[in-house]
Amino acid sequence: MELPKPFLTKMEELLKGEFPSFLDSYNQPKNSGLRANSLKISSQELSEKLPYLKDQIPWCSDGFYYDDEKYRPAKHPYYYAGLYYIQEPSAMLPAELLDVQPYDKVLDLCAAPGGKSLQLAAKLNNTGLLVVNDINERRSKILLKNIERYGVKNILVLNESPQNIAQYFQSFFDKILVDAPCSGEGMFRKDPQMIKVWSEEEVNKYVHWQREILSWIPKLIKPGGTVVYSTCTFSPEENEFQVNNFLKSYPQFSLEKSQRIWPHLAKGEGHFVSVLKDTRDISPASSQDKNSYTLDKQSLDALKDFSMDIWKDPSFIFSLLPDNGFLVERKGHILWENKDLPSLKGLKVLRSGFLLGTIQKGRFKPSQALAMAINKDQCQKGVQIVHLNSNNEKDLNLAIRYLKGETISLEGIKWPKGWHLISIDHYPLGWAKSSDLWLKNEYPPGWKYEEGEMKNG
Ligand SMILES: C[S@@+](CC[C@H](N)C(=O)[O-])C[C@H]1O[C@@H](n2cnc3c(N)ncnc32)[C@H](O)[C@@H]1O
Repeated sequence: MELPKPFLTKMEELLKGEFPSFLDSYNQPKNSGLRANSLKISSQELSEKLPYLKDQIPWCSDGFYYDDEKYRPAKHPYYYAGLYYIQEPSAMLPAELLDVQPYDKVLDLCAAPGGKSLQLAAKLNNTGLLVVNDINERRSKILLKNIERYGVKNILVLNESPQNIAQYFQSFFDKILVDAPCSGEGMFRKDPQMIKVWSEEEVNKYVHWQREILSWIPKLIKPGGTVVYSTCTFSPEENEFQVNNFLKSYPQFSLEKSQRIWPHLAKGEGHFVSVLKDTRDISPASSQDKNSYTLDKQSLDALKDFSMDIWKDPSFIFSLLPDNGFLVERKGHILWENKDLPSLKGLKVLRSGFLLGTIQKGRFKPSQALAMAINKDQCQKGVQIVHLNSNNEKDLNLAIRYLKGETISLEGIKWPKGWHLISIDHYPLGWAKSSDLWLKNEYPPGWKYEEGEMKNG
C-alpha cells in the first residue's frame, strides 16, 4: 500500500518512536465488526445464532469482530431483519462516549449512512427523541432506510444544513453527536480509494467545514448538555486543534476527555473522539405524556381492521407506539409523531416520526417501517404470520426469494384473505398479501436482497 509522502512525514512527527509499528499496521489485515441491534436482539442471543461472533469489541458491549474473508453477514436474512449493523469497530466508540440515557433528546448532525445513529437509537430504546440529519440528499435517503430497517420509531430524519436546524431547535438537545466529514486517514486500509483523494489541501478543506459545522452547536445544545465530536482521521488539525479552537471560541464548554484509537495499538482502523460538556446550569428534563390520537374515525377504523387481521385484536397495533406522541394523518400517511417536536415548516424532512402506513381507498396499507418495528414477541402473537425457520434450508431459501421480491407459495397452503407478515425465526422481514395459493410480495423495491449496500461508517 503506497501512502502519500506528506502524510507519512506528518505521522512520523506525531508518533515519533511508535511510527514504525503504525506503518507496519498497514501490512496487517483490516478489522471488521458488526453490532447487535438491541432494539431487536441481545448481543448474547445474536452470538448464539452466529457462532462465528467470538470476540467482543472492548469499547462496545454489543459489538463483535468477525472474519470478513470467511463470513458474509450481509447475505443472511437476519441482516435484512435488522438484527445487526456491519460497522468498522473503532466507529463504535463515539456513540458509546456520548452516554445517551433513556428519554434524552439526541441529535446526530452528520449521520449518514447511520451506523452511529442506530447505536444511539438502541440506547434510547424508543424513548425520548432522536433527530438524525445529513446534508447530502442521496445519503440521507440511505440513512432513512437504515433507521426503518432497524426498527427505530422515535425519529426525525432531516436533510438540512446545521444552520437551518439551529433556527428550529434552539437549546433543544441533551446530547449531540458531530461525526464530522473528514479526510478519512483511518479508512486507508479499509478503502484504498481514500488514499488517492488525500492531500494537504483536502485536510485544510475539511478543517474549514468542521469548524463551520461546530459553530452551530452552542445554539443547539441545552444548558448542561453533552457533545461528542469525532472523526475517522489522524491529522491533529482536524482533531485536537479543532477541539481546542472550539473551546477557545465557546468558553461555556469544557473538555471531559479525548480518546484516539490507533490501528497499531488496538483492533480498529482509527478514530478520534472528544467529549465536550456545556457547563451552564442543567435545564429541567421535559415530562413524558401518554399518546393521543388526532386521526379521523374512518382512518382509525381502517387501522383497527388491519390490527384485527394480523393479531385478532383491534387495539394491538397501538401497543407498538412509543409514549409521548400522537397519531396523525399527513397526506394519507399515518404517522406517530413525538409531542416535543417544534413546527418543522420550511425544513427538508424525510420522515417525522414512525410511519405506520397509508390509507388507500379507505383501507390501511402497512409500511415496511411498521413490519420492521414489530418485535419478536409481538410477531409471535400474530395470526397472519408466515414463520420461516433459518435452520431449515428450504425456509432459508424461501426467505431469500422473498427478499428478492418473488411471489411466495407453500405446498398445500391456502392463505386467508388480507395482509401477512413474513418472518425468519419470528423476526419480521416484510409484508405480503394473499391471493389464495399465493402471497403477493410487498417487499419495497429499494430494499431488495441483491442491492449493493453502502460502505458503513
Ligand atoms: C463521517 S460521515 C458520517 C458517518 C455516520 N456518522 C455513520 O456513523 O454512519 C460524515 C457525513 O457528514 C455529512 N456532511 C458533510 N457536511 C455536512 C454538513 N455541513 N452538515 C451535515 N452533514 C454534513 C456527509 O454527507 C457525510 O455523510
